[in-house]
Amino acid sequence: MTGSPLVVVHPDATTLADGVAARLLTRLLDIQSVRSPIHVVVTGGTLGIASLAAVARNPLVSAIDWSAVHFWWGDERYVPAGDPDRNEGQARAALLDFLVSSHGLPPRNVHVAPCFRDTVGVEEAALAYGSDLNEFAPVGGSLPSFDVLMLGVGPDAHVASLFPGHPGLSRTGITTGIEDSPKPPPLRITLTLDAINTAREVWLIASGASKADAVARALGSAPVDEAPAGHVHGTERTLWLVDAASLGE
Ligand SMILES: O=C(O)[C@H](O)[C@@H](O)[C@H](O)[C@H](O)COP(=O)(O)O
Repeated sequence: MTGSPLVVVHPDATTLADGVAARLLTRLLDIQSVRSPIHVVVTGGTLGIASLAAVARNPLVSAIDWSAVHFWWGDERYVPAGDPDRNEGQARAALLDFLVSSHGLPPRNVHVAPCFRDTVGVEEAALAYGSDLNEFAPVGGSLPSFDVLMLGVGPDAHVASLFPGHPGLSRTGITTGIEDSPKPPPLRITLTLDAINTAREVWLIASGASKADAVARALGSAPVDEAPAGHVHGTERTLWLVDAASLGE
């Protein structure tokens, strides 16, 4: 990582979601002026989805060449296709369907993790998602070059599906299956910490007083087993995009 994380405070959750959206669109424009394609990793969770909905509302949405943008997920709930808990479905409803129908995002650029099938275990499904990621890796690499990787932060300081004190935290490789997630649903597929930390920019987003302890622990250098959120970082930049309440203000 280059330097300490930058903490950007917004007054409330709505402004924060709009700020994340504006920042993402501006970042995509900046990148598209120098390189292509772009790989963006989106997150589930309330604020993650609210931020995607804010992208759809932002007039800059029409300035991006969406045909050259790829979407991935940092984690996915391993539930059947169409289950309302699936991060994919929520992201499609908030933004991705609109980008496909009105802004030229090719459906093939939306790279989902597998849906639950009772013949496929969660670890096998996680490996299949890892293979998809691998196909978009530059020569010699194992993952796409993630330009922006967004992560919600849980009240226990988890990110993606990497929970405090959970064995998933120390797994190596690109992806792993989680069988007993403390946050429902229990079965999940997640990028590993190592995989997250290959991203150029990691953006952690948090809002509300219920996140204040988690944010304080993560920014206060608590060990990884207590605050996984404090142990993710971009190779170029790490941003904490938060509202005042999540800083205890
Ligand atoms: O699929 C998920 O559940 C997530 O990706 C998870 O890591 C989420 O981002 C955080 O738990 C924050 O979620 P909230 O914003 O809803 O608190």
